[in-house]
Amino acid sequence: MQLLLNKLWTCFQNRRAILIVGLATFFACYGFYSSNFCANYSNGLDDVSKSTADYYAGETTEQYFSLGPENAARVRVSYPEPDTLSVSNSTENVHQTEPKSGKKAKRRLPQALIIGVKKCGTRALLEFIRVHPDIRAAGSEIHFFDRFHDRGFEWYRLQMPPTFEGQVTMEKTPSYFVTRDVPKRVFQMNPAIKMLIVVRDPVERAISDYTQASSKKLDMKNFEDLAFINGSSKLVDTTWGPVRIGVYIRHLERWLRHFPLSQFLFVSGEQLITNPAAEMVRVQRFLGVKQFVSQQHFYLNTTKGFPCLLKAAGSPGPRCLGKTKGRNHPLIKMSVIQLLREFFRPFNARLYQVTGINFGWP
Ligand SMILES: Nc1ncnc2c1ncn2[C@@H]1O[C@H](COP(=O)(O)OS(=O)(=O)O)[C@@H](OP(=O)(O)O)[C@H]1O
Repeated sequence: MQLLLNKLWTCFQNRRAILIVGLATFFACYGFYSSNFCANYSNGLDDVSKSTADYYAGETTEQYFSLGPENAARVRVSYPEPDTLSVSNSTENVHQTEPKSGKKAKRRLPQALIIGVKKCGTRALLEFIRVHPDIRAAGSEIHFFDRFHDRGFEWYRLQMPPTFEGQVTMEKTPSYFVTRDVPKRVFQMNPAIKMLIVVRDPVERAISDYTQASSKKLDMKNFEDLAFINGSSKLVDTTWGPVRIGVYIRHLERWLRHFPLSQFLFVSGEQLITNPAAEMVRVQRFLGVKQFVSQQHFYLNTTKGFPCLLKAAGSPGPRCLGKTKGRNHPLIKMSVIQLLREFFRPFNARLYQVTGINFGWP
């Protein structure tokens, strides 16, 4: 009996030891696994939330999105209505995109840039393309190549949102197009970079530029006093920013000394308003990403008179660009407009010739 009891006790002790070892092993493995998992997961989240913050922070003085198209009158033209169409819910928002490979997101130098042109629709283009799950873009204008070049590429890289492998990193700073040293600096960073240039009737662009400037400076002279040398003369002041920027071909020629034409995509600012989906087909093809942003992402806000997004990156619902985009322009005398048209015509013709695109400006 004593012997039997001893055997039972030994057996119980062995089993207990096995149980303890088993439990200890289980908890050790679980702890190791979960701590690694949590670390990876929270790194991912940090990156994503940082990038979402980037999207809102650091933007210039302009608020470029406004909520509230819900109450706007809407018409059906070629745009869908927000409440009758839903956007595919697959990888709708790039901020939610998960790494397919399980790899972590990291910040990379941009592979594509929107280099201009100021007041031609660059913000609209950026906001439309960043709906794409394979595109990530810095929300604010970074001004690396024109203002902060001395901070170095590492600084520039850190301004970019984190991306997973296969996603395209983008940035838009419209002043790049007209700043002398920028083409060679961009070339030094990446000779194979893709560049998008939004262009618009240069007369409209000049008025838009003037409208923005006069909204910041109340005692600004009249448009015609600034557009012509000595005010009333018929001599166009080509040194005045709103005119100078619109001589697109001059700026483009500087870029073409460093890059072949095939590395640029010219986006029509007019088309971006009247048929954004068609322009986005061209943009996505040029960037080498799948066709994702389409007609169903847009609706026309008739109050604003511009297309808005049914769902923008980082936003739960429909969004239009802010009130600094699509402003009312001052009335400019027809004679002034005619003179400017005549001035720009030969430069526009040369641009059509070089790019092979007739933008149809009057
Ligand atoms: N969807 C949509 N909503 C609002 N505005 C739109 C849109 N698409 C293009 N545009 C035109 O964009 C013009 C502003 O151009 P940019 O974004 O390049 O301006 S900026 O250089 O960044 O200041 C802006 O110029 P203004 O009309 O003079 O304000 C618009 O005509």
